[in-house]
Amino acid sequence: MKFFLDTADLTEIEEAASWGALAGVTTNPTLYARTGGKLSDFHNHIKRICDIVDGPVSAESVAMTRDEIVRDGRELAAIAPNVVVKVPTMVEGLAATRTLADEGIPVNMTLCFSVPQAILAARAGARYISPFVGRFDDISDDGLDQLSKVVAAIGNYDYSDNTVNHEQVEIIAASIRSANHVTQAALMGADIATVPFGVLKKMVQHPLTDRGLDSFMKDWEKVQNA
Ligand SMILES: O=P(O)(O)OC[C@H]1O[C@](O)(CO)[C@@H](O)[C@@H]1O
Repeated sequence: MKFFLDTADLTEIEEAASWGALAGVTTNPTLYARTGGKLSDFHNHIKRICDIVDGPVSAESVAMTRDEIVRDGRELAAIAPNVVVKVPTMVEGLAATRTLADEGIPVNMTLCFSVPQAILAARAGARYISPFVGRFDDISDDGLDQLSKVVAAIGNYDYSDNTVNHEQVEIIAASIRSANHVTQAALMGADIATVPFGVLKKMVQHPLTDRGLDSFMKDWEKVQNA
């Protein structure tokens, strides 16, 4: 499994990248708004992220028609070679994804909540598909169960005949709220988990690691004083 950081915060991205395990970043309009950034600085901001991260950086189109999404997508893709255009899973989004994929521009289809949506995204040439986990939990449904269905259904077939460079479509477990979401996503075979920085920090922690470290340090002190 690969990890993407789900944020537009440059400090968090720099910190997570320095840990050596980061494979990419996903942003969305909400995450960019949270940085306090202006519309006029959006492309520069994505460029800064692309300079920090050696891997795919998803930047979302907020357009609603296929022509506008394609225009947006082309502009976003021109920012840096590692930009992936994020497109919502809807009719206009599917049509735009087909055009962008045919032009060699990788697309991450987002706001995916069902197996049929995921299959259509894969057929339209999406390079990544982002089924949401936490937002199902928010409405008292089981997000992990929904994710497992998408992972299984997409894994049953080969979609590489219609993706950019014939690369395999990858499933990004999105809307991740806990380290357990990551564990379960990895067990079911999701390719990538995109996690907020708070979850990434929790992933590295374990009380037994802390306790073990503490006793090693105390014993090492005894060695030094012997
Ligand atoms: O439900 P949340 O925590 O807002 O997460 C939304 C998800 O949508 C995305 O835009 C999907 O790629 C991710 O950035 C994020 O994981």
